[in-house]
Amino acid sequence: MNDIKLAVLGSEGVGKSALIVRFLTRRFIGEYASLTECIYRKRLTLDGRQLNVELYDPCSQVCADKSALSDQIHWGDGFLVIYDISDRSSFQAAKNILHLMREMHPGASKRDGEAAAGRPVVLVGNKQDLCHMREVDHEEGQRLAADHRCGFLELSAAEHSQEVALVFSKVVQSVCAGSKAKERRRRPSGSKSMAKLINNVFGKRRKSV
Ligand SMILES: Nc1nc2c(ncn2[C@@H]2O[C@H](COP(=O)(O)OP(=O)(O)OP(=O)(O)O)[C@@H](O)[C@H]2O)c(=O)[nH]1
Repeated sequence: MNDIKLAVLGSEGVGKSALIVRFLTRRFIGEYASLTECIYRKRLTLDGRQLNVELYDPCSQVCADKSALSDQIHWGDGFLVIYDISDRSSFQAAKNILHLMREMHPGASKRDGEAAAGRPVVLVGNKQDLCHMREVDHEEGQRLAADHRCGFLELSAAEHSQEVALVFSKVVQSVCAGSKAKERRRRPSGSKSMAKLINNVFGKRRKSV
């Protein structure tokens, strides 16, 4: 898989655009137009592979609308679900998004970091620089992520350029690893299929002797 779609979800003003722009340009830009949804594109080289990454940045209305949100969950190969540590209502919104992912794909949360139908999800508590105004404890974030078997970290789009790059790269890496594992599961290995063939031919004959 060389084309990877990442959706960045979360309620209004949690810093979705700030995180995406930080990842794309390494810069933090204070204000963004938020009335339109956007898809950004980036070429990435990961473990020697060229990847085309599409990043979906919804406008706030999309994240509030359940059917639009469902479309995004279908669309993405991997997800970052963002809340603002200084805004409890944004944490509740992140919870609702994770619940919806689980509702849409019940039984998918079997492997760590794969909450939505085997697709990687990381819960991100943004605006860590505002910890003096914190409304959501680190442990609450951790617990929610554990409940949904997704990754978790707190960071600040405003202050942590490296961490932001790392979390996006990690989701991309997990998507690649997941798609490789799926391919392996789909295609039986050469020796196994040869063994099956031999068994079909000779196994049956032996039975009739
Ligand atoms: N202090 C601080 N402010 C941040 C951080 N990240 C984003 N912001 C600010 O939070 C506000 C909202 O950021 P956006 O990136 O527009 O948030 P959004 O989630 O894309 O918002 P919508 O498009 O309305 O859904 C802006 O004023 C940003 O400057 C951060 O890490 N720390």
